[in-house]
Amino acid sequence: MKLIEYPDRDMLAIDLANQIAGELNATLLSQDRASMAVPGGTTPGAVFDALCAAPLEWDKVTILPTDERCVPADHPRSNERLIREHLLVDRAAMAQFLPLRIPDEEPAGEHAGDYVVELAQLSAAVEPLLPLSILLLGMGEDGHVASLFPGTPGLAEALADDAPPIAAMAPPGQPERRLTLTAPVLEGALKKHLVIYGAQKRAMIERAGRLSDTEAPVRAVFADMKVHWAE
Ligand SMILES: O=C(O)[C@H](O)[C@@H](O)[C@H](O)[C@H](O)COP(=O)(O)O
Repeated sequence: MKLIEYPDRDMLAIDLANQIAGELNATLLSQDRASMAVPGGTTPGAVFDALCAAPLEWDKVTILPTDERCVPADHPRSNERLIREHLLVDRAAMAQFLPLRIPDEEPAGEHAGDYVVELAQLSAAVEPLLPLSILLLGMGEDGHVASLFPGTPGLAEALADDAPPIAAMAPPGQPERRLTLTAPVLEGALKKHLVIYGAQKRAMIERAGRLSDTEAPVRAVFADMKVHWAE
């Protein structure tokens, strides 16, 4: 993990967008396609606003959320909505998008509430995109990344090396269920960026080294990750 400090959030957003655009371009010099997972939440909007105008072959890029709240795609809390409004516009409107969605209705029968079939289908859709060319993450003050929250039932399974690409989680205290890319997908990304603002999140990054992965899931992606920080 390497921490990079920026004078302010605007400079961070522009600089990080340039770095990611450069990495996507470099990927497309040696590969036909590139894949990029991006977070929701309040932090990445300005990075998306800068990145969407980058001159690159966006039609060769597939974008997916790192995680999704189980709400309708036009809901204010939908990560898909944020990505569609701020990233899949301008030049980046040419990119492909893979939504993480499960039906609003719970499945019937033996697997009621488990979404076994839907999760397997989503995992199968994600697999051809791996390893991710680029991973952009946000982080909560509790050390969660994507929807890998401390204290969630099933967290250890989603952090395990043999986890399927997608897991459903019900993080305590969150208003809705979540879908998330699991640790091996995040960890395996070829370029990893974490963007955080403020003293609390920086303190968590510094403390995370002394915690376990289940206490601070961000640790699961520490290897070769660039942490971009501004006050
Ligand atoms: O949909 C989400 O909630 C995320 O992808 C999540 O992991 C987010 O990145 C952190 O919660 C930080 O959120 P903020 O940027 O809003 O602090």
